[in-house]
Amino acid sequence: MSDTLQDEGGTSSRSNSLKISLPTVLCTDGESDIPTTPDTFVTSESKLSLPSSFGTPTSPFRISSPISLPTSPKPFTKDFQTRSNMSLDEPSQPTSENQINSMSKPLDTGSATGNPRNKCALQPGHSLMDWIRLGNSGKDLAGTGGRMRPVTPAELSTHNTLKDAWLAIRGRVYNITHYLPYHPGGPEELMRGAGIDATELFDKVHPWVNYDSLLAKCLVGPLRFDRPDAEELFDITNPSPKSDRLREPSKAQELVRKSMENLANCITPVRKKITAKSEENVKSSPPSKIMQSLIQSSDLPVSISRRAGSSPVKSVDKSKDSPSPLRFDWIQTSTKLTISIYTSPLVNPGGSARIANGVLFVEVATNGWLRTIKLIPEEELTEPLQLRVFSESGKIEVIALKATSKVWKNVGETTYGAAVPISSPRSVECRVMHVERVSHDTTLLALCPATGPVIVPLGHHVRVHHKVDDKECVRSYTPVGDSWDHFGSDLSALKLTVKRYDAGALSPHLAELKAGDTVTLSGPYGNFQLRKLKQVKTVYLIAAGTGITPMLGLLKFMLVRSNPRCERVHLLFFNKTEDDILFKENLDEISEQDERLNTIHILSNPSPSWTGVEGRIKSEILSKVITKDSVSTEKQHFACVCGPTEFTHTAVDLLKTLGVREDDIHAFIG
Ligand code: HEM
Repeated sequence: MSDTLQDEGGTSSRSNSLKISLPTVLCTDGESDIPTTPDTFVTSESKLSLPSSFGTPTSPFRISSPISLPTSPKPFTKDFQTRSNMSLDEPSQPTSENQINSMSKPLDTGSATGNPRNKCALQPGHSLMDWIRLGNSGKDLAGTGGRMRPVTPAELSTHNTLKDAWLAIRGRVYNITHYLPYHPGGPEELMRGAGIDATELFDKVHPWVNYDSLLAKCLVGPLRFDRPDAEELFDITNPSPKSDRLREPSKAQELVRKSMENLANCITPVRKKITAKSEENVKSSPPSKIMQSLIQSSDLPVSISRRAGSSPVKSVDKSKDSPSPLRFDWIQTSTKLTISIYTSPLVNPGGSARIANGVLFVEVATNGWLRTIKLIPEEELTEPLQLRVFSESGKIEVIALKATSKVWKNVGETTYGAAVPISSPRSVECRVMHVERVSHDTTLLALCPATGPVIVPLGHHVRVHHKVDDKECVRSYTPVGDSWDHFGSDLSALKLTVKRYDAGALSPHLAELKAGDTVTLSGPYGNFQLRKLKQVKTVYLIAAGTGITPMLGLLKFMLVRSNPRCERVHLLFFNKTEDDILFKENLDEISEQDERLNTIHILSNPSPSWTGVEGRIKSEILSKVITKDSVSTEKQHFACVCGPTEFTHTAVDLLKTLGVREDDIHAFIG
């Protein structure tokens, strides 16, 4: 949220106490009210990717597969049975029907790899490079929020539509939904494998294709072939005589048998489980020669990610509230090292990463505790580092560049520091990297912390400090994630939305900042608890003016989360005029692509041509989406409010009148 909320004529608000008292103002310019007591928490900004394709890759080039072919290519035969339950005529997603039509035309030129078979013309922006770029964009291609989980054949079989397609190869289940328009053989061909164990089909067509690298980011988890659902195996609902059922293996039994065969034939190298010799050291087995040459010949991620180690319990304070041990694993390409650190689901971690004297330090903050992981890498790592958090699973990912392009045998030596309570927020000097206008009076600043990337937990904010006439001015801002601007994805920047108030002491200065200038930030602050959304399926986001900023991260989180899947996000966005609506294009685009987002713009002073809702916050407007009935039927709901103080008070009172419990409301104040 930005953070100076005067549009609706009030003073700004932030914090979630429902009893709102005006906090001490460190610098009075009418911009915002800043509470003086900092919360004990460290940093973060959720970088969840949108379901919509902001920043869709646009490269028109089609690059031939990097995959090595056998010297004598196999002839292609279309001798597989077509799956009758496959619905290619289903309503399409961003990529779908029209693309399928245009993509399924075979090219006369034959395969770029020398294979006599026909490939399909891919849409511009769907080359191999575009696919790799999408994989590196941070988008959750597996749709699992960054966490792997086992999948039963029964569950697999339900993911068989263009909008939601999974397939299994050699005991691993991949979400291929996003890959469909990138598949050189066309989406229809790929859909033949959707919902099933497609190993045999895949091997018949192109056994040489390096699917596990191409789909590394789409991995959902192992196919749990050893524990099929009893109903599936014995088809309880099928009234056929028992003897028949015994003779004819059911579809699920067939799936299980195939999966076991495939697993036995699995060519993916099995690696030893890594056990740390001492509590500090984490070593791993080297990649095979084949794997090494594969990694070196391309910059595709390789499937050598593994559980590398976990923080020893003994180094952690064992008091009642101390955090559970951290676990981490790693994956490499020839140029990059990615370290994944696992906290707990919905713990909403913050953190930071930096390289000092060749050592990589990662700080992880959860529930008032700070833990540091120190990695002395096997070889030199260089900046810039990238850091992102998957809020649903609590996974933190650090991406570092290798100084020399090479495959490492081990990750290096890892040490876990003891958990220490966080006593105060940190300050950090930041360089302005980009400045972008987002409305007539509002600017978006991309700030790069000097020490390395920082993550502010979802729903938390930072403060900008600046001296004006020797008086320190402080203002609060909630960073917005990527994809709300045109800077492109930058996982090392904090992006703040600054509204200019001409009579303000700080905002005119911030609005004048240029690339290369510096500002001091402190944080993080806030008491938003993500775990309150654990079972929530419907959220009401009520924002005024720059109060939209905390809502942006939340709405992305809700739309991306998978367990439980969110059913509805209602965003009621109050502004004065059409020109004041921030991020309107982005919000419209998301609403268009994801019907679960219902955005209602409400203007208090619209132009005569405005056909939308008019007015200020009142019961009649809120009851467009929230009624006593809906609140009692949609039990798993939650409401968030952010705007000027008066607006926030009114919204909270109205919500309560409409039957929303105080426990199910969070007001951002501060
Ligand atoms: C299991 C169902 C699948 C079917 C029926 C299928 C079918 C096809 C067909 C007909 C082609 C075009 C013929 C050609 O190679 O020139 C093709 C090409 C290709 N497919 Fe698939 N495919 C499937 C799964 C996959 C998967 C899971 C991947 C991996 C991500 C994949 C990656 C590719 C690649 C990279 C090519 C180009 C190969 C080359 O350069 O020769 N396919 N596929």
